[in-house]
Parts: sequence; C-alpha cells; structure tokens
Amino acid sequence: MNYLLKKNSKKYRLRRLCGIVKSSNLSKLFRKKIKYACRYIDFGKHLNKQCSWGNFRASALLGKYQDKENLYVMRKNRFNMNYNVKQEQAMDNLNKHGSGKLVTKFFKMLRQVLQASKCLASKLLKSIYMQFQELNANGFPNKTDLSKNKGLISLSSCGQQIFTRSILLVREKYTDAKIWVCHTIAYSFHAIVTNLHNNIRRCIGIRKVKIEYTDHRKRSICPTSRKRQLSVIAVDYHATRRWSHVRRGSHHAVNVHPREHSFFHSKFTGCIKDFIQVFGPKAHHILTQKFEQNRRMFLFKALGQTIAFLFDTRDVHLVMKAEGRCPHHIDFKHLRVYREERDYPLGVLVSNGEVWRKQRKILNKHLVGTLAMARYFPAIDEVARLAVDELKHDAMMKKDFNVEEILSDYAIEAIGRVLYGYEIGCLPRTSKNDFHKFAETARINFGKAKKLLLLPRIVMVHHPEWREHVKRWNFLLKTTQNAIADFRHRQETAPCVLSGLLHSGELTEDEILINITDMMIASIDTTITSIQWCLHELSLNPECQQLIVEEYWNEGSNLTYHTLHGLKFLKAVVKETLRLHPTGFFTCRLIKEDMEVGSNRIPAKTNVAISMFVMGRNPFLTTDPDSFHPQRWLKDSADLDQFYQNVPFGFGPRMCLGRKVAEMEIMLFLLQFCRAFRFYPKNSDHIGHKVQLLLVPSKPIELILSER
Ligand code: HEM
Repeated sequence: MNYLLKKNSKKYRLRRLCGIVKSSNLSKLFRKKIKYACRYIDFGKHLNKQCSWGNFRASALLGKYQDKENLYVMRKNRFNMNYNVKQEQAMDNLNKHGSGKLVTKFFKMLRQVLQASKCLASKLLKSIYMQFQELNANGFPNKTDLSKNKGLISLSSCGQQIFTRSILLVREKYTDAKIWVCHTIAYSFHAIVTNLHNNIRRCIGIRKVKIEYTDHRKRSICPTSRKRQLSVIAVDYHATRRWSHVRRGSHHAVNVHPREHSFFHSKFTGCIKDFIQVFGPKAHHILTQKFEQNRRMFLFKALGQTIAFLFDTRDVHLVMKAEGRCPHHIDFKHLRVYREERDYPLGVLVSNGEVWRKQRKILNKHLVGTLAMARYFPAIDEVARLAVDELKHDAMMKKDFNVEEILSDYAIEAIGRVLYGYEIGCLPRTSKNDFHKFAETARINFGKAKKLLLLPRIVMVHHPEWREHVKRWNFLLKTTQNAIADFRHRQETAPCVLSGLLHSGELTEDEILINITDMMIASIDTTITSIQWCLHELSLNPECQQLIVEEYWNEGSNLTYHTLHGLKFLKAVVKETLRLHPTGFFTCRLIKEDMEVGSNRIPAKTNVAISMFVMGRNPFLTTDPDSFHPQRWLKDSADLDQFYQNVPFGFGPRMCLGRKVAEMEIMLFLLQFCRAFRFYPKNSDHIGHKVQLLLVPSKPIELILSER
C-alpha cells in the first residue's frame, strides 16, 4: 500500500508512522490519537523535510512514555536540549490537561516545538557552519586539538542539512577522515543517517556509501539501540585516535566508507571550455577557482586527454614518492615529433624512462653539484655587474632604459657563459646578434606551443603552424651548432658545461646539440620573468631592499659562491617571490600505478598535474598567503606543507636541471641591483598574472631608480 502513495507525501509519512507505532506495543487508543494528531503536525516545510520527519518519528516513539514524569524527562532531554522549548509552558500544558488528555496535548506541543525549531534550526545551522568556517581558517583539528576538545562541534540530531554540510566540509579537507558522531537519540539518528545516505552520496560525489556502526572499541553495535545521549560531531584526523575524553560508551563512531569509485565518473570533471582555459591566459585563475570548489582534485578531460590536477600536499607527496627513478613527464608532442622525424635524440627535456635517466645523470654532474656551481660563479657574477653597470650608465646619461631589455641580455649572456664558457656578445651590449634572435625565436616557440600540443599528431603535422615550428627549430639548432663550432675553434675557454660534456665523451654529438639547445631555451624566459617578479615585489617593499644590502655588508664584501649562500634574507626574498609568482606554474607527471585520491581512484597512465601557483597560495598551508613576507622562510622547517609551498622548480629526480644556475643568476643580479639603486614602482597600478605557458606579469614592470 505504501508503495502506491507518493513518497514523502504527508499521507505516506502518516502510514509509515502508524506502522512504527503499531510495532511498538502501544494501545489502540493511543494509535488513534496519533493518527488524529498527525493532521496538525507541521512537517517543517521550512526545514529540511526529511529532517523534521526524522525528529517527528523519534518523538512519536517516545510518546509511549505515558506518565507525566517520563514525558517531562523526555521533553527535557529531547526538546529543551535542542530546541529551547519553553519548559514552563510545556509543564503548564501538562498540569492543565492531566494525563488523560496527555497524548493529544503531547502532539499539540510537538507542533509548537517543530514551529519553534524552524528558526532555531536555521540558527543552529548557521552557528555550526560558522564553527566549521573558523576551523577551516585556523586549520582543521590535529591530534592535539582533538585531545583538548577543540574540533568538537555540537550538532542537533535533527540537523540533516547541517550534518551533510559538515561532512562535506570535513571531506573536502580530509577525505579519509573518520567522522565521529555522538547523537541524542539513536532512533532518530538512525532514521536521519538512513535518509542522509542519499545526501552524502550526492554531496561527496560517490556512488555508494557503506555506513558501519561501531562503538569506541570498534565492535559492531545495533543502530537502533537507545543508550546514547550526547550530541556531538567531530573529526578524528588520522582515524587512529579514539575519543578517550568522551565518556565511554557515550558515542557511536560512524565510518563512512566510500565504495571504490570510478575516476572517470568523478563529478569534479571540467568541460572542454575549462580544458581550453587551462591552456589560456587565465589558467592560474581557473585553477584557483577549481581549488576553492574542490580543494583536493580536479579533472580536465577533453580532446582525448585527461589531466587530474592535485591540490593537496599529501597527494602530491604520494605522487613524488611513487615516481621512482624515472619520473614520466608530460609528452611534449611538438618537440618529440620534430626530433623523431629527423632522427635526433629526444634530449633530457622530452625523453622518458631509462633514456632520460642516462642523460640526466650525466648532465647532473655539470649542472647540479656544488663544485660545478662554484666554477660558474665568477662568470655569472661578472655578467651581473656588467648588467647593472649598463643600467647605471643609462641612468647617468638620463637615457630611457628598459629593465626588461637589460634582463634579457643578462639572462642570455649568463647562460651562454655557463654553457659555452666564452662571451657570446650580449653583455657588454653591442649590436644584436644570433643569440638575441635565438631568444626571440624561443619565445615565439613557447607561445605557439600550446596550440600544437592540443592537436592530435596527424592534425598537428598538417597544420600551417607546424611548418613555422619546423623553421624555428631549424634555426635554433643551427645557432647552437654554430656556437659549438665556435667553441671548438677557440684556444681557451672558462670552465663550462660544453667543455665538460665534450671531454667526458659520455653523450653523442647530437645529444649534446639537443640538450644544450633545450637548456638555453629553458633558461632565458624563466630567469627573466623570475627576476622581474623579484624586482616588482622589492619595489613595493623598500625595507627589504635595505635588508638585502645590510646583509651583504654584514657578511663581508668578498663575495664567493659559498658566501652567496650565506645571504639568508636574499635567499628568502627569492623563495617568497617564487612562491607568489612561480614562473612555470604547473608541472605534470604520468603516474605508473593506480592512485587513490580520496574517494577517487586515478588509473595508471593518467597525467597528474601539480600547480605550484595554487599550492604556494593555499591558505591551509600558510598564514596570509597572498602577502609578500620573506621572513617566513628564515626558519628552517622540515614540514611537508612548507616544502610543497615552494616548489617553483618542480620536485624529485625530474626537478629543474638548471635550478642551481637559475638561483645563482637571480641572487647575483638582485644583489648588484640593490647595491646600486633604490627603486620604486613607477605607478600604483596593480600588476596581475598572465599565462603564456609561463606565468608572466600582466603589464610591463616599470621602476623609478635612484642611485644609492
Ligand atoms: C627561474 C628559472 C627557472 C624556473 C622557474 C624553472 C622551472 C622548471 C620547472 C618547473 C621544471 C619542471 C620540473 C618538474 O617537472 O618537476 C623545469 C625543468 C627543466 N628546466 Fe628549468 N627552470 C628555470 C631555469 C632553468 C635553467 C636556467 C635551465 C638551464 C640550465 C633549466 C633547464 C631545465 C631543464 C633541462 C628541465 C627538464 C628537466 C628534466 O626533465 O629532467 N631551467 N624547470
């Protein structure tokens, strides 16, 4: 019969109620009274309907306490605790009407209660939501907080919406957290939880939820037992701790176990528009939005490609731990196809697996060790001084100068000296040469790459842009070939990467050609942009400029590679700038094995992307994430969250090959620049970000310089 009635209709609920009452050994008269009284009961249109249904049913069952005393106890426990029903009014009613009319009066009172609860429940909802917001802002409770009772949130057993919302909030942060619920009345709780099922499923985007009722010793318990009396919800951070401070036996633990869920049915899937935007100028903005919505992961699936963006440091750490000896990078298809068609080796940037590992090991010897870096220090220091001298000269002659132009010359010359060991003619400035053209071509290539990257191979090689791409790459390789030939003709050069590679004979000529070209390309724009951002932040914070200079004088003016690394504040300025403005704003890995991210399973061979921009500004990892505050890096910490806040060069064995060179270039330029000038922004315009494969300033950074 019930099934013929529309679900959730008043009549349907009534029938169900009667069914319950029947089974609870009540007198015939009592059942009749209930039936009658039900007509007057407000089912809580303004509340979540199912939620008032849960309360009502629980309350109705309690109606079997027919004597005055018990009703009072029930009323006190149940209603006064949660709904603030006026006790005296209820007592008056009881006294006036006596026990004969008790049942009818009980339902009248219940109606009042439900009406009163409308506004109270919404208040409660608000307050619990606020508590969660506060917890969100201050970080979720950790073990210590839990033991101090922080993180306990009182919850009305009626608050289905609240409960769902709370679970949702908790799950956003800790998907594998256990949710502990201690409740007022097991009956109503069970009803709510059963009804909640659907809501939870909808909210957290999983298909099936298995709910287990266990006590604090993990023993199964009957959900309909009526022993428990407390109304608390809390989160056990690592699901290892028991609620020792909650009275023994006074709570139930409800473990919400998501059943295994297919990754490809995740509700956090972006549409094709999102996917294209992720390669557009507002990509950083889109990712920040997705992070705010989903906190943990977001999936872009379009044009035959799937990328899962991970936002949580724990997941990123898992990726890093699982990547092994040979991390698999995203496929730079446009470069790979060009090289394969011409029988060139793929080089360290494009290759994967053992081929990559072999080359990377050899290149590491020349670009990563302290010994190698110390050898390049004098050359880069000299180029930094030359660049600042040029600026001083321009300032003295009151010439119009462009910091970006000088920075470009600096970046090309500095990497040129590291790779080739001789002056490549960009600083001191002379006329434009092939390396200027090389940098310009590389820049164009960077900008156009995304168009080709999105196309399938067969379409890509027939696209008009492909011909241009080939021409540009022919030029880039030719320039490197000429530079290598030039190196061979020279009698003497400073220590450099090329001499090391040629002498060791570990790489073939073609491998050297491709890797040197890639390194040159990878270094120029990344370094220019990073220095620009540093200058921008320092111009807004003149006290930091002063601190850099003071630190330099305190360390003693004899600068070497080792004393440079003693300049802690300068280092912190670079770190803080790259946290706020990571030039390469995301990196990718192809995961080799299935990975669990909360309730989702990411299958092996999926591209996983990690956004340094989003992680750097994650409010859960640091306080005041949008402000420039280098001091936060002055105390060393082994904290995982802090580590992943600052990964502008990537992480693991596949981390940027030129990290040490880039850091040295940036630090030396800033040091010389701050020693020479005080500088301020030319206008007060806000400078935002724009993505051109790299994260660059949305407007040119213009400075006013005054000599120190
Ligand atoms: C501030 C400047 C720089 C930034 C922000 C930067 C950033 C990055 C990032 C984020 C990656 C990907 C790392 C990963 O996937 O985990 C990368 C890779 C790479 N970078 Fe840099 N980079 C910079 C300067 C340089 C310089 C100066 C060189 C040249 C010596 C260079 C050469 C490379 C190469 C060859 C790779 C590929 C490494 C591999 O796949 O094994 N980069 N860089």
